[in-house]
Amino acid sequence: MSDAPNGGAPQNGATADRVLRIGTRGSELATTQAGHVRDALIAAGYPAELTIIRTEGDVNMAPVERIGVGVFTHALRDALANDRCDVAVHSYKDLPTAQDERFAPIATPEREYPFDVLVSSGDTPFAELGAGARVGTSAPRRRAQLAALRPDIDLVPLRGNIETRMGFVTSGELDAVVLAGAGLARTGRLAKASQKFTAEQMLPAPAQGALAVEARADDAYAAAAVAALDHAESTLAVTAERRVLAVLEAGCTAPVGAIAQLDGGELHLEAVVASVAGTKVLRESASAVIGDDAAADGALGAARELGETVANALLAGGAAEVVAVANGTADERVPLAPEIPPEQGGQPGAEPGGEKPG
Ligand SMILES: NCc1[nH]cc(CCC(=O)O)c1CC(=O)O
Repeated sequence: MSDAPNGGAPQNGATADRVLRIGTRGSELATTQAGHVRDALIAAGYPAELTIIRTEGDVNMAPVERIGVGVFTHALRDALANDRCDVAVHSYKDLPTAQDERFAPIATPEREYPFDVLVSSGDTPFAELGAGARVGTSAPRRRAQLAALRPDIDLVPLRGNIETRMGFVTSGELDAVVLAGAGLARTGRLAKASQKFTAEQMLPAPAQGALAVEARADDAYAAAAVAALDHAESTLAVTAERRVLAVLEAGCTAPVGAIAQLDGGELHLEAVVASVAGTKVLRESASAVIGDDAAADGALGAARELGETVANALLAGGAAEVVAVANGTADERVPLAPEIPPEQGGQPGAEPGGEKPG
């Protein structure tokens, strides 16, 4: 073998002992997610290991609305493009909707629990929190839907990893926090949820609970490896949901929620756009016939079209204005979270900036 990386490798990039380097952020959630991907790759016959990539969002505690969306995924994609890893694992909901031609088609392993949950002091249900109760979340989508349900609660901006955010409830600083159920489920904490929000109460971020696994477009071996992890039903659902975001030209901090579920050969999509104050709530839904085979030719196109149908119905109801207003009124209050960057006092691998806007 020559000294060049992959020197003498066959066309598809395989070498006899090639180990795929899976790039991941360093948080407990990120490494747990990437660990599942590593195990799945190994099970599919592709040796793999994790490599931690530090991102700007992990060291900068400014609100994500200010430091910009995509800080969590850009650094990982740069590492992948620059051959510092061979595979990148993202929380799908944090990825911009624009396709990135540097990478092979995104693979989506089977999705985890997609809805949001409440973690509250004394396991108090959301409806029974007292007037003025302090509920932590930064995501405009969550703020908007929570404010629509309970205009009398006090929504407190909050970032930080799962442990940090739940810690504000334990310490009594907050009465409750709202988190993605998937984050709790993947780290073995779903039993700590006081309540699971229903689709009627709160729609999740498009692609919440799903992973996006990428490889370089020119690395045929890694691309084939990640393609082996794709779960057709999960891919259909996230395709429909993210199409709504793309048509609305809204980013991952937009007050847009969506869930698509396959049931008896039909893909059902429901989406919401809400003003951050919760005073305007637009909701639309539609279904598309997929048939028995989620991987069939045409299924992805049907999912995309379904997303467009629902997005266009939202636009007809005035969604463009709600999204535009939300973009101009990002919350500037300082989030409740430790100000100490991880290299000065944080635990190794811990990320104060664990909550992206959700
Ligand atoms: N917003 C940041 C983020 N990105 C992915 C998850 C959780 C896992 C997932 O949704 O797949 C979270 C935390 C949260 O929203 O509570």
